[in-house]
Amino acid sequence: MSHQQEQGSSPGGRLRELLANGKTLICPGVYDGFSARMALAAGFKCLYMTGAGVSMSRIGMADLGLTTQTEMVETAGMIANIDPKTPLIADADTGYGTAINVARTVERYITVGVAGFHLEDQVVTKKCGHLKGKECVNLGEYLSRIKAAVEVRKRRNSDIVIIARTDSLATQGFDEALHRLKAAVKAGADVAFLEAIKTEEQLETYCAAFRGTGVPTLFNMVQGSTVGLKITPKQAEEYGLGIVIYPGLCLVPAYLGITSALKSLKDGTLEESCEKVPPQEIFQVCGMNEIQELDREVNEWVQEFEKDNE
Ligand SMILES: C[C@](O)(C(=O)O)[C@H](CC(=O)O)C(=O)O
Repeated sequence: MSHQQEQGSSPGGRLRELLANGKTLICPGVYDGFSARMALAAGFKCLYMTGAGVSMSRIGMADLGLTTQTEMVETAGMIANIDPKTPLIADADTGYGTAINVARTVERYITVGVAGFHLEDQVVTKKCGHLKGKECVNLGEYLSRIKAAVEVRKRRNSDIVIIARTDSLATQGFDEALHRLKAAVKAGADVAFLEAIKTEEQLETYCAAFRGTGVPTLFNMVQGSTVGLKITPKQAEEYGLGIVIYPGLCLVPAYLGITSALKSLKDGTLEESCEKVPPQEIFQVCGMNEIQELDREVNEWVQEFEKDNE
């Protein structure tokens, strides 16, 4: 009997198809299996794995460059494979070292089924792009990271989407940031990501610089940011942005909801809203029916087999 492989394009190919349709791709930030399951249940076509979220949920630490390549790859692989048809864009931070570390990160992201990732020019001891006091590497070092990613993609015959992020707007100014993104595209990056845009004028100049070039632009919508510009999904469409990521979309409600439930219990009461959700409901969001169905089928098959071979 032949083993039938799942048909369809690669994760990178599916992301490329979504980008080619010209509409802004809206990607909610997820950081663990549960938030990813909820985003999939809500019907999103593409997910974004926020490094800040992984840092906080997986190691309980702020977004200060503390997560390791291993932790990021494991989390990305788990999320990407919950529903392999839905592409995952994963944060790759600085690539976790020099060009050769970047190469290994990209190789591992390809292996675990990540569709696209962003790579930035902050120093390895990086921090969230919306915090003060960032530092960036020089252009040459940044390009060595991008080029390493491009080389691995080529050698692995992969179509993973490489998103070049620059944080240099905060350190070297707007012109240098745009210059870096253009250089990264020349090195082979597919998408431009200008981090922590402050004004509508900057956003328009950034979008105009890539309009008509076939290079989609990414906007990072950090809700609650005290640094960055905020835009609506409708505005994103009008600017012609290729991708908008929402890193805090699940994190902040989790923070607020959990903190509130904890406070209630501390005060000796129970939050009423928790009564509205039976355990079955959240288990179903997390694949309970499918896995039980598989279990049933396996058991039926074994029973049939045993009967036939008595
Ligand atoms: C996009 C980002 O890299 C992330 O980890 O999601 C962060 C978001 C955040 O910290 O809120 C960023 O540096 O902007």
